[in-house]
Amino acid sequence: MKTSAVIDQLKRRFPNEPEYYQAVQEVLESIEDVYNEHPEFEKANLIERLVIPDKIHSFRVTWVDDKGNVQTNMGYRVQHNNAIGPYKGGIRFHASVNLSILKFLAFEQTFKNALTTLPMGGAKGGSDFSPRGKSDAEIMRFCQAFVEGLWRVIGPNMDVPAGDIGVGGREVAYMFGKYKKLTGEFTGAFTGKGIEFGGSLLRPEATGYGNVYFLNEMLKTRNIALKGKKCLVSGSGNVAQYTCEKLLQMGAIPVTLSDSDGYIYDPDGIDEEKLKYVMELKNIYRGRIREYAEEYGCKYVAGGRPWGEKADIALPSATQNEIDKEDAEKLVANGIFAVSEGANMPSTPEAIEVFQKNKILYAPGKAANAGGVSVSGLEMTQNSERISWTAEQVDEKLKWIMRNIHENCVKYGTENDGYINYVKGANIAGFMKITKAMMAQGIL
Ligand SMILES: NC(=O)C1=CN([C@@H]2O[C@H](COP(=O)(O)OP(=O)(O)OC[C@H]3O[C@@H](n4cnc5c(N)ncnc54)[C@H](OP(=O)(O)O)[C@@H]3O)[C@@H](O)[C@H]2O)C=CC1
Ligand SMILES: O=C(O)CCC(=O)C(=O)O
Repeated sequence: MKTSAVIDQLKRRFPNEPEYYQAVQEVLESIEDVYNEHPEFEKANLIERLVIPDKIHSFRVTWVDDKGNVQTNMGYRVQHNNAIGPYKGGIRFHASVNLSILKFLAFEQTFKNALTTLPMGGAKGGSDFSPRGKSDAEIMRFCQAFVEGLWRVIGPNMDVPAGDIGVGGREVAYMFGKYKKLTGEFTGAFTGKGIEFGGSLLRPEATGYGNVYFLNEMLKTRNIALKGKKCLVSGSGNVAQYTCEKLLQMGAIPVTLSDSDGYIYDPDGIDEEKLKYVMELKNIYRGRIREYAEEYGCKYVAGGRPWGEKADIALPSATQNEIDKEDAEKLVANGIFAVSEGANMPSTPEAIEVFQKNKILYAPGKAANAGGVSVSGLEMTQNSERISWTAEQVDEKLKWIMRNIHENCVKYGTENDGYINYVKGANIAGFMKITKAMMAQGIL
């Protein structure tokens, strides 16, 4: 297998899907040597079967806005691979959603889920619907219409969606309600549900908390304490909020947050009280991060990203490709020594090269942000057993899973000079598990 040849072929067969090629290329470059040691993989055409999704569902979503206008959006579910468990992954509602983005996310999810130690395959779905500025009633009608297109291809043993950008507890609840009505069954067909109807404690917190647990494991390899370190966080949604919360609990100092309009820099640190303000602003009033700067009198940079500010650690938690080569160079020049990704694929390949050349502790999203889907997996277990674990029980399991992912990255990613290449480690560890399962199950 030669990565460049596989990518050329994908470009011919599936034109105009740059994010998908980017995600596939990163993985194939990591696994090329290991793969080529196994002629039986090539004989089974494993690579094509691993990179091309099992199934892609697409459907029109028709809904009525508050003015009575009939609107349409596109809905999708990319079911990438179910070799190790039912398809599993979030739903994204954002104007930018297209098949390239969902195929990259579903591919990444397959590897991420393999790292969690839990039996989950990989999938991702979503719509080009933008929740921005929509009323609660419009969100509900959209979610219900979306599930009308989706419900036949999901289920607790088939495919279990959850949240992602633009989809939080409110949207999952509306989708779950509609699914329940259409099927007449109360099953764990979604995760990220409310606590009152089968959700797991700590699922909202899990991605951000898990990322900080992973970061802490990375820091331990260099005997660095998290306490007192200044952190650049991007985004201001679910992942960013709970990343800040855990950083504060562990004595670190988050100094930035952002949204798609710009970023704030608070040199005094975003403390518990200010974080509470952000949570209300974003989760209840659905406001803009600019309002934080107005409230606390700090710097706001319209249209900017926080990567030029001075700090010790960066935790990108907004979206894909939000750190390019120039941003990475600024981060390194400013003395950043660790980057732990809460978002999926937030660093471009050129940015990753800068981090690795400079021996930065760099964790790719598929390892560092796996805490979210891990607690989703724990929610599935609780639903199957019809029990609920305490927050302490879930947190213990989350910590154990993040430590285990870190150990696997060290095992497969440590280079001759001792540098831990977490990209290589995560990709090879995930690949080994999925491949074993695919080979055992025959040609499908
Ligand atoms: N939720 C989860 O459990 C998990 C999420 N992730 C990943 O974490 C990231 C954040 O997700 P989550 O916090 O759940 O989503 P939210 O919708 O809660 O928050 C997303 C945040 O990112 C900002 N953002 C979105 N798109 C862009 C863009 N194109 N440019 C700049 N800022 C943008 C949003 O700003 P605005 O409000 O202006 O749109 C918002 O602040 C995503 O990459 C997601 O895939 C990974 C693992 C699990
Ligand atoms: O909880 C889940 O199923 C999916 C979370 C997610 O979308 C992700 O890990 O990127």
